[in-house]
Amino acid sequence: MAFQTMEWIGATATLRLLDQRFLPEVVQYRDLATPEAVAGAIRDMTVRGAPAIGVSAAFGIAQAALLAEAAGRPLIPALEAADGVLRASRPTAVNLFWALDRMAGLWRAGAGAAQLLAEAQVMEREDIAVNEAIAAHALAILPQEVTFFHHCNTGALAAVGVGTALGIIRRAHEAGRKVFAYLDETRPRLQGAKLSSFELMEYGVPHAIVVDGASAHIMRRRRVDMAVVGCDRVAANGDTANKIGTYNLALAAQDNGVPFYVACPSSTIDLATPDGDGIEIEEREADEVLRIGGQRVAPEGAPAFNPAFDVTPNRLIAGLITEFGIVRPPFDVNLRALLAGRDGRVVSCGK
Ligand SMILES: CSC[C@H]1O[C@H](OP(=O)(O)O)[C@H](O)[C@@H]1O
Repeated sequence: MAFQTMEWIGATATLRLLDQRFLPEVVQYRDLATPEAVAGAIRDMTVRGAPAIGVSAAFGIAQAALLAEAAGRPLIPALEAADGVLRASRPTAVNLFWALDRMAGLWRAGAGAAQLLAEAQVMEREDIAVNEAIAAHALAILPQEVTFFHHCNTGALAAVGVGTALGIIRRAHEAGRKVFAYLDETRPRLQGAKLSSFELMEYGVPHAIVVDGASAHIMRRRRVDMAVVGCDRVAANGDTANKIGTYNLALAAQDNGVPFYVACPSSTIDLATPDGDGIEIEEREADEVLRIGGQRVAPEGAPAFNPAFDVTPNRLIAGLITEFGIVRPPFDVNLRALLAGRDGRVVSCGK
């Protein structure tokens, strides 16, 4: 059963999103007609994953312009309102702000709806190329037989293309490597158990779901060649924000001599944030911790604290796998060198 994370429906100027909140049991879509609805879908995690969030927001901006033009209303106030509501949807994934800044650069310069829609579609295509380039750079360092440890969901459900870290795992399998992946479940939203396994089942990639607390034991007792995760924001020194539990996994990997890699589209690199202490960590509703599948698992009235991300210090990271190549320490120097003069241009994935 094929699935598509997002699709622009030109006839109705709606953004069709796969509603990831009900996977894997139910594959259902939502057609969103306004930037406010797109912002709500980002906030409630209908769509999630740093790259997918950014592209969705770009389409939300295009929608604002289309609606204003159709109603004969001035563009700038409508776009400023849409930009504001989208920026407020989630705080940690820098791709959201990177995408909105890129769109704002156009509409503040007078771009109309057609140009804004075209730019959102360019970003959609770029993500596909970026994902393939990340996988290609990773493949160059992978052995013929490779066992991965993966956290959260970073595949096609988190992006427009094949995804980042899970895209590496998928493409390695499809390239003929003998691949096995341990997927931790990733409490509380279970992106690993629900979404990454859904994807790897679809692609036929051998894997096993494990509880979050099993990572150190597995890396100590069983073969794991590489831990690979996604990212939501990489600070200028290489400290990386990703789904809560990533830092724990990185510590377990270090303790067991397992190299820890971050699949990192350049749109996720935030040179304006010097280090991980400057990254805002989203705190979500306590109910996400207190309930599983709507069933309360904690005592009535019990409190919970639900940070949705954590920051992995750069000292635990072997490399950042970007579309331009693998960045190694010292990250502060090498990240700036990687981006110098590129102004975010995406590498082509052409033959
Ligand atoms: C392609 S990286 C996606 C990144 O986003 C996830 O967070 P969420 O599911 O809350 O959007 C997680 O941090 C992944 O690594």
